[in-house]
Amino acid sequence: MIVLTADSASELFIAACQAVLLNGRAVCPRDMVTTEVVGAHLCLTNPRRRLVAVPPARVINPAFAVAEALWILSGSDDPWIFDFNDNLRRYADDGVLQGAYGPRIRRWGGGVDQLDAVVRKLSSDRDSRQAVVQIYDPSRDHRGYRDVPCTLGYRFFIRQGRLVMHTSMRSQDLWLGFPYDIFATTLLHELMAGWLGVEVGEYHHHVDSLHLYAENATAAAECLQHQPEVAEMPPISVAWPNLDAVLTQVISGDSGLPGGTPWNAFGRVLAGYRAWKAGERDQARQLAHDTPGPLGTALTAWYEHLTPAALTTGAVA
Ligand SMILES: O=c1ccn([C@H]2C[C@H](O)[C@@H](COP(=O)(O)O)O2)c(=O)[nH]1
Repeated sequence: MIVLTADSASELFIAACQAVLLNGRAVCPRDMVTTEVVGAHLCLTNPRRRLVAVPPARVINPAFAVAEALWILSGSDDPWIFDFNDNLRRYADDGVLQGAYGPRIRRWGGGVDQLDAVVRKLSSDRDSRQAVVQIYDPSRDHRGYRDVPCTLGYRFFIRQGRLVMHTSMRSQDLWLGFPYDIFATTLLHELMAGWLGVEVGEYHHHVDSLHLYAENATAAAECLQHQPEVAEMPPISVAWPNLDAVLTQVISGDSGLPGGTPWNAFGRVLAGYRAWKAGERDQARQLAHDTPGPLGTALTAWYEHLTPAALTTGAVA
C-alpha cells in the first residue's frame, strides 16, 4: 500500500512513478508484463493543477485530455473520441467502447443522470454520505467486451465548506492512463463544486492495481530526473442547467463561446488538434500559440514533442 500527497498532478505522477519503480512487483495480466503496486491512495491537494507535464520525459496530448473529459461529461459513447486518440479503436466492440463512462454517469440504466442526483442529494443534505456516482456495472462488465471500465465510481463530500472527491479504480496504467484520468476527474470535481456553490477541496484517487507496462518503465525512471511543471488551470464553472448546451458548443466547434473563458480555450484546443489531424500544421501551431494559459503551452509542447511516426498517425497519447 502506498499513500502519496502532492499539490499538483505532475508531482503526484512523479512520486507515483518512483513508488511503483521501487516497490512494484512483476505481473502479466492479459500476457503483458507490468510492474505493479496493489493498493495506492494518491491525494491531490490542488485539483486545478491537473495537467501532468514533466518535459521532456512525459509530455501529454492536452487535446485528448480535454476531448476525453468533455466526451465523458456529455454522456457520450460516440466514436468521435477516436479522432483524438486512434489507440482507443482497438478496445471497441461493434465500433463502440462498451465501457464508456459517459452513458453510465449521465443515463445509468437508460435513465438516471447521476450528476443530477449528486447535485440534488448534496443540495438537500450538505453533510450527506450518499453522493455516489457508480460506473462499474456487473450486468454489462462480465460479458467479455474488450473495454471494461477501470474506474468503479466516484463519491463526493462537502466538508469544512469544500467539496472533497474520492475516485476508486480497479486498474490504472500510470503512464498512459493516469494523466488523462486525473484531468477528467478533477474537472468534474471542480464543476461539481461550482454546482454546489462551494470551493473545490482535496481530490483522492484510490487505485487497486497501479502499474507501469514494461515498455514505459525506462521513461518513468527518466521522469525522476526532471522538474515537473505545476501550472494551475484558471477556475472553470458553468451553471448546472447549462452544462449540456455548453458542452455541445465546445465539442461542435461553435465559435460563439465568450472569448477568454476556459470553455473558449477548450474549444480552441479541440479545433487546433482537428486542424493538425487535417494536415494544417501552421494553423494548428498558431491556434495553440493563441490559446492562453497552461493548455496552450501544453499543446505547443505536444506538437514539438511528436515523433515523425506520430506526426502521421496522431496515435500517441
Ligand atoms: O481509464 C482508464 C482505462 C484503462 N486504463 C488502463 C489500465 C490497464 O492497464 C488497462 C485495462 O486493462 P485491464 O485492467 O482491463 O486488464 O487500461 C487506465 O489506466 N485508465
